[in-house]
Amino acid sequence: MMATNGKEAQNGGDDVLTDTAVVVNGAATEASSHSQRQNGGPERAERFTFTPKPTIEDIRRMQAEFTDERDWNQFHQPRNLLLAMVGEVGEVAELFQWRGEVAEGLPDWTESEREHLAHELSDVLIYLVELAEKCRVDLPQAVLRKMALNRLKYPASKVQGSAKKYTEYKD
Ligand SMILES: Nc1ccn([C@H]2C[C@H](O)[C@@H](COP(=O)(O)OP(=O)(O)OP(=O)(O)O)O2)c(=O)n1
Repeated sequence: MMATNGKEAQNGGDDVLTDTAVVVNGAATEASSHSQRQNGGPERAERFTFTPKPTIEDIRRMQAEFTDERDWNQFHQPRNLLLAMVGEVGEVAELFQWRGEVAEGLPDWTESEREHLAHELSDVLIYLVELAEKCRVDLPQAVLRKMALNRLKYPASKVQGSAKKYTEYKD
């Protein structure tokens, strides 16, 4: 179980709630029907939460300022950003390689390894957000649309406890 960041949720009431989890004071309590997991494990009492800032739009704006200040827009076309993002994904993968399965919360990682991971994940996000901007994809809205589609494709009642792809369901 991943450690909490110790902060109260500060979502300002604008959460987009899913059908499986409700965020209450920084913890996620799952619907009672989900209280026993498939493997009989205990209910997930607390879930790690992010701080609400910066928003995705904040990140887009900060990266735009960063590139403008350096006259780097000339290099930041979609394909270059895609390649840069994939390179950073590779750097994330490098941190996990040869370690075998890693438990949620990374209990065996040092603080320095965790910070390194935080940097590499941030690089991926920064390039992803800029790629979306340069492709004129409004990422926050696109995520909402995609999650709605995901819920339709994978109704909780149908796929409960199964990791099968939607194409494998016969019904
Ligand atoms: N042309 C560039 C170069 C860097 N960056 C920004 C976005 C990323 O957040 C970060 C990437 O920097 P590096 O390419 O130096 O990669 P790392 O920070 O991962 O360094 P290293 O590859 O040494 O781990 O800097 C950018 O926007 N445009």
